[in-house]
Amino acid sequence: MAGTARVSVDEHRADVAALLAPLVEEARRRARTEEVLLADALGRVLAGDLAAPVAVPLFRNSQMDGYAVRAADVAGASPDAPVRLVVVAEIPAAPGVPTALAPGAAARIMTGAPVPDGADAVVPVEDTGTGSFAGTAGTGSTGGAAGDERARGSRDDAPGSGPRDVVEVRAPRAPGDFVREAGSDVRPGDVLLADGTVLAPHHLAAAAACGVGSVRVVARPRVAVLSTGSELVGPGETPGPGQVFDANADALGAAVRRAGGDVVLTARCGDDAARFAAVLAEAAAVADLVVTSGGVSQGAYEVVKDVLAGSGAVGSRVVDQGAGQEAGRAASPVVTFRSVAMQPGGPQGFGTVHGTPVLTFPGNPVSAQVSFAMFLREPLERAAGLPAVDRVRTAVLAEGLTSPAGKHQLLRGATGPDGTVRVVGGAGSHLVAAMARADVLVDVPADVTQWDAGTEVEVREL
Ligand SMILES: Nc1nc2c(c(=O)[nH]1)N[C@H]1C(S)=C(S)[C@@H](COP(=O)(O)OP(=O)(O)OC[C@H]3O[C@@H](n4cnc5c(N)ncnc54)[C@H](O)[C@@H]3O)O[C@H]1N2
Ligand code: MOO
Repeated sequence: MAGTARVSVDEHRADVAALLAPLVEEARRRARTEEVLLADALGRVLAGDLAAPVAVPLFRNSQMDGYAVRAADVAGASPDAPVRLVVVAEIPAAPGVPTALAPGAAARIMTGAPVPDGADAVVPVEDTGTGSFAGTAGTGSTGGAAGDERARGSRDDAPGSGPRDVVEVRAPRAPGDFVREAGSDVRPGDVLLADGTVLAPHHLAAAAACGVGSVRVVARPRVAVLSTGSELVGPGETPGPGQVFDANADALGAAVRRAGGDVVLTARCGDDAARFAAVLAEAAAVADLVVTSGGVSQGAYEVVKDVLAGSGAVGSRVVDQGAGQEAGRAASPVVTFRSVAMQPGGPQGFGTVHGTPVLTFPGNPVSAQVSFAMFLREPLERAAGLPAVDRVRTAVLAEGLTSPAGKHQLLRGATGPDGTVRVVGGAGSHLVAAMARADVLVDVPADVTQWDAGTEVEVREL
């Protein structure tokens, strides 16, 4: 962008962060929240502590398949001196309330089934005469009194078994053994999930176990993604002569969603100024942030620049930073176009349209993705209430590289099995297939012209 001042990556990053600061603050204050079904809550940010509405476990239940007993009855049990108890009931994990257990009795019980009043321990079936329930299963109803026909103690022909309806307990048990007390995991009113939790499957399991069907989460920032360029057709369509597939709309949308945003509008706007202005106005009305790609360099059809420069209709004016930086700080709606000292992703614009923040990324697909990774990913995550993630780390180069003097490059790099990184593809910002093989951006400062293999470099995870 001839005649336009160059700003550093850090300066542009700070300006974008300042632009999005109100959205970040809104998320921090939990100003916009929504209730979502548990089934839709994965990855969402919990707004406010979630208190357990009930105890977990809900009721006292068995940790093992075995026999509910009174510990005192089996205190002296051993393989040589088994204790024989009358099996009075069979208690499956099924609806119902079991009958209280009398002294000297046992109830066959399954994992998760309610432990009857009177019982205070469970003897795993492995510690009884039969060693297993195989071939001894009753009809499986809850409760039952002494002598219940369904309560079968053991097979007659099993080695070491006693008569029907009697179990031989071969190991002592203490009170509480293999009994899961109600509320031993969480008590009603306790904080089950803390404010700000990014809901993962195991959080959803805890909520579901408490019977919670929906949760209040931070509302996602609404983002509109607009591709410009009359040469674009959608993936899946048939390109005519001179047309190319739109590699930005879906990919930037995906980047937005991965950063916690909600893509509320996606459009291919062509190069017609009136059409773009209309879509932009609609986007600004429905979104918290508008991201455009293309139309910002020095061509004859730079629709984004043209519209944001020329039209009061979209409530914006353009400031070329080379022409006067002060104007760029004015309070009125303004879009600043500038050149950021990096490649790809040099031509950038930021400002507001009808009060809605707008970022204008360059159209080359690699440039658009690198722009998102460098400037928007983290602020958008903050605006979604997500925790800060530092994606910058060091890595060792697998191969040497050269870089033009005076160019701050963000080359695409692929991490090998040994952890070293090699550059994939060249510097060209159209090399979208090469970018698909990359997992990091390799940061090559402007003063670097050559790095040897083995050099420790800074990389940013994609
Ligand atoms: N004379 C100059 N020419 C260019 C400069 C410059 O400073 N002076 N800057 C170059 C750089 S760097 C970039 S990056 C691009 C930025 O161009 P725009 O943002 O204006 O984008 P377009 O001109 O619309 O397109 C550029 C290129 O990318 C393709 N493109 C655009 N959108 C998409 C899309 N959604 N999917 C796939 N491909 C897309 C487009 O067809 C062009 O090939 O300008 C350089 N030129
Ligand atoms: O800055 Mo452009 O994004 O080189 O490729």
